[in-house]
Amino acid sequence: MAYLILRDGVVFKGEAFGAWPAQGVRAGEVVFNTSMSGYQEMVTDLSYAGQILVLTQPQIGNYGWHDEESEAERILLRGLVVRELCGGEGSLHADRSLADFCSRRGIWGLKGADTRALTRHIRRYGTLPGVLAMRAEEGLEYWGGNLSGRRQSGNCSDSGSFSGRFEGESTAGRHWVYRACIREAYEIPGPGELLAVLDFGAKRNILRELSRRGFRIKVFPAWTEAGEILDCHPAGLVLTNGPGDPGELPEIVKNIRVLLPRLPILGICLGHQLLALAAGGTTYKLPFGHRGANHPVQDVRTLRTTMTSQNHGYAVEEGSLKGTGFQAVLKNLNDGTVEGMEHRDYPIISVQYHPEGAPGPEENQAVFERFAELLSGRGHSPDAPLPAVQMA
Ligand SMILES: NC(=O)CC[C@H](N)C(=O)O
Repeated sequence: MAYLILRDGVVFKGEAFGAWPAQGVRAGEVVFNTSMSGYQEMVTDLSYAGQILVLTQPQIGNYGWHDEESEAERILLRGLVVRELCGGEGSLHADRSLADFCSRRGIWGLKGADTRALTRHIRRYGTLPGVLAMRAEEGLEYWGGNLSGRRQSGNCSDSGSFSGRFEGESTAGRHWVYRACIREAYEIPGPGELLAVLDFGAKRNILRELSRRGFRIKVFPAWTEAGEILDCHPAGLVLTNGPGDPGELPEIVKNIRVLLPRLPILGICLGHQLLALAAGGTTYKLPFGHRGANHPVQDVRTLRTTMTSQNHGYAVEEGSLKGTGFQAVLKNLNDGTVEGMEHRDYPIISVQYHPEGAPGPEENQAVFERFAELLSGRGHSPDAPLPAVQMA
């Protein structure tokens, strides 16, 4: 037996798979994803750094593991909770099984857990931290021993320390982004114009989508200064997805603020949130996030709706965009939250969802097409004045 003990004292039991040590506990923010497929892409998506991921699809592992389909090399997921773990024997071309990958790469897995009850619990009370442990008592001890009467109700405010920062750390600069991103800049050759990508823990599929359109790409670590990026004279900039709370990245926000008036920009997920912050807007934590592959998003101008792949726990506060030059042009039809922005004066667009999401839906490729159009319509303008934005 192995256990997931939520911070409110609720215990879920199952069996261990993957890379458990003989003893000890491992903590993370517990989140759920409702996608029917794509477990490999989720396990390797660095936006889940520091989190324990619960998959609602009841059979996981059935098509095996295909090494070249991972979204990143580094693995920062804390744990994986599934109902039924399947071996993937039926997949002829698989390189290995999901369980094998978890064992090799340090992921603590829990199988046979009641993922439906767990998901309903998170939906009801909000995202909260939990620990994986072989002995339930060890987990309860981690949360301070006697937990009776400590059950929380719908309050997720103090789970932020697990999503934004390294476990046990609270100093600035120890944000998960700095662990998730690449260490040194590198280039991906291509016949077309140069694009700069600021990497916060990028999914490979974002780079693939850009490469597919012919761009030459230079990928920079999250801490790269604006001047270094501008010195390369890129035609545009892409801000990637990444883990944690966007509100805990003031240095990066300051840097993006310098780049705002100077380059065409595409922001994806964390990149979108950081653009809003750089322009003077605010972000907030959602009760239990959006993680799944069928989130309906509507363009408020055309009323056109598409299905999108999503993985985020924070969102841009729509009211805070007043006076920033950004307009919320896309909305989530489930809860009305901001799903995309466009800037009034600058060639900048952003989406909260994943247009590159693989496995699909594939109907949001227009985001990349629109960005390519913006690049051809307006180029690099290094001498543009700084915008008059009010910083919070
Ligand atoms: N996929 C992402 O980029 C996630 C962004 C951010 N970490 C959030 O949870 O909202």
